[in-house]
Amino acid sequence: MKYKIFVDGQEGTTGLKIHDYLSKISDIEVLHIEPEKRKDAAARRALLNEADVVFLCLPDAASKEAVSMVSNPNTKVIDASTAFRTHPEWTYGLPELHKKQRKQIQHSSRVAVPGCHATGYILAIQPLVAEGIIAKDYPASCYSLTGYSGGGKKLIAEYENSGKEQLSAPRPYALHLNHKHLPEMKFYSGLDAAPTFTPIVGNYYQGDAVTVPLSPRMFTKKATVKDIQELLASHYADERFIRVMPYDSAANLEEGFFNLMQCNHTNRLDLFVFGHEEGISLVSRFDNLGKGASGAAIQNMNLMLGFDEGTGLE
Ligand SMILES: NC(=O)C1=CN([C@@H]2O[C@H](COP(=O)(O)OP(=O)(O)OC[C@H]3O[C@@H](n4cnc5c(N)ncnc54)[C@H](OP(=O)(O)O)[C@@H]3O)[C@@H](O)[C@H]2O)C=CC1
Ligand SMILES: CC(=O)N[C@@H](CCC(=O)OP(=O)(O)O)C(=O)O
Repeated sequence: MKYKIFVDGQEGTTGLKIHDYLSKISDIEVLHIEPEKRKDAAARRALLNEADVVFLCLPDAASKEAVSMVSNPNTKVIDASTAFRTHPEWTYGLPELHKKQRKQIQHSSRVAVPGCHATGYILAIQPLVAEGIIAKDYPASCYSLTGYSGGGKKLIAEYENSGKEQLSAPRPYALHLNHKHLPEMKFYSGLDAAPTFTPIVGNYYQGDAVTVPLSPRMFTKKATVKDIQELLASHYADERFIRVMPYDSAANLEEGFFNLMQCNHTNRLDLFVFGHEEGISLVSRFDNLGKGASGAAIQNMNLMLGFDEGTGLE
């Protein structure tokens, strides 16, 4: 029997990318909605309940509506929106979060895919909190450089068609410290508070680099920059989609510059540790449409259906 898969939001940015991945996977049947019926509640309801797995690639309100339409107890839901990421009845779809998370995803029928910035932040800082190097009341900060595809169809159209001169320069946003990823960043980092977080969108399609600056003098356990790299390398040693880069390798930079596009078109996240005894920068590099969204969604489907975790992703 082939598993039936339906993507609600099939013509959006994450929906299209999920379809690309699905096209590489056998043993599944992809259900399609007629384009003119893609917002028709009855047509969506029928497919949402026919499918074994549903991907929701919709704005938050439409995701909530879709979930309320699912009455088939066998339908598993993977939601890409922000709607359920800290909901107690949903599982956070970050298998690398800690030892129990992968199993929880395997047995869950409601999985929320993490936000892109949150993925980079949590995977960098959480192991250091868990090891007691950073205390729970550490005043963390973070910034993220992202491509404009992270903003979906509307932002893509603005960047590609509006001709506005100011779009050629990087643009910080969410400066009122109200970004929609803050609740999940707080909840899954292990820290008591969300970081002071500034995302910055650039004039390029895809690629993300999340930087977390750390002050070693505020660590609760003494650790050098090399200790931090070794801790992260050993923490993620068995993770096929996370690569902790060697400390101080010339290959980490290209003529002194960081290339944040190196993970594009992959589901990989590369984690770097830069710095010295006075300051450390953790940098997570990934594709906002890969490990930051659609790749992560497929990784979760693979776990939920008992497929090899890398099916369609490598
Ligand atoms: N882009 C990214 O990198 C990431 C996005 N996300 C999240 O994934 C979700 C989808 O984002 P993204 O793909 O970027 O967004 P897009 O705007 O590119 O696509 C959203 C799609 O949903 C459709 N849609 C809107 N309302 C409804 C409805 N009521 N019924 C059916 N379809 C509807 C839209 O239709 P129409 O074509 O008519 O506009 C559009 O095709 C969002 O919640 C976003 O926050 C998560 C991680 C990363
Ligand atoms: C450039 C841009 O606007 N990016 C989006 C992040 C996209 C993403 O990860 O996530 P969601 O699932 O939370 O939409 C933003 O910062 O809101």
